Amino acid sequence: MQNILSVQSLTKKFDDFTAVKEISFNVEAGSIFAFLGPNGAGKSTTIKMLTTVLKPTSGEISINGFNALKEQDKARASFGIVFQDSSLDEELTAYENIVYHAVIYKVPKKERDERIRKALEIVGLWNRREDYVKNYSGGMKRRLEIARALVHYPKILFLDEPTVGLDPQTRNSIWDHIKKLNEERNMTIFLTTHYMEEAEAVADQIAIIDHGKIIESGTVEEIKKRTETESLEEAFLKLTGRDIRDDNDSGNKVRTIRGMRRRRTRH
Ligand SMILES: Nc1ncnc2c1ncn2[C@@H]1O[C@H](COP(=O)(O)OP(=O)(O)OP(=O)(O)O)[C@@H](O)[C@H]1O
Repeated sequence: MQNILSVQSLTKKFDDFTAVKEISFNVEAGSIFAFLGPNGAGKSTTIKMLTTVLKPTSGEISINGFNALKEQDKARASFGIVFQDSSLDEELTAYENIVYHAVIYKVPKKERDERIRKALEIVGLWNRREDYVKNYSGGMKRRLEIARALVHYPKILFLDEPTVGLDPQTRNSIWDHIKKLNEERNMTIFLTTHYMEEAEAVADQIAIIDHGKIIESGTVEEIKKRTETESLEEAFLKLTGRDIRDDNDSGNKVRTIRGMRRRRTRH
């Protein structure tokens, strides 16, 4: 199988701190690749480098055959991105939000309507195209962001925590749409998530990152076999010494304690 994304010795330093350390991996065209790791492991820094938002300190990235560091425009035309934080305009309709994106990506005017219709149909929002985004639910907004990322016909879609903050039923619906995109359009998907059971259910290949390094990669079966565990969650725990959910919880606790301290000092 052909690799649509190839990463070699990718490193990012922030002053003396190395957030991503010489990571290398390949993503096959048409596959779903999940990038997993605890908070602060380096997932967002990596996805920002892959999508040309952040300049690597060293290393190579090839996307759809283009050097992402030297042929940025061509590399950018090859992918769509959905970041964690919504960047939709709430005061516009769903349709208007996508038109805006299509113009930025120079989608030919005569093709625009047809492409927007197809993108909205695949996420089940065509009938709601005239609604204002401010009236959309969280799940609908995420689906709209996915549709928007498709309108310039990318070969690969980057999704940073696509289901974070959504209820379980809505998360399932988002995964259904992602799987449909992958199966029906042969779209390559690169995603980060901390929902282990969801990664286990959808991903063809997995890479686990901790402290900026890839500590394990392969199919779910390969990882379970090598770590002698029964689930990805168990494998993750064994490899990192941490439960990904505990990690998030402890993050919340730290924030709460800090918030209390701040309140106390004010008095
Ligand atoms: N601009 C920056 N300057 C300094 N340090 C940074 C910067 N961006 C990220 N870091 C640090 O790099 C490390 C990796 O951060 P990153 O956001 O990539 O982690 P992550 O795996 O995406 O975590 P999360 O799930 O919390 O988003 C963290 O220790 C973070 O504090």
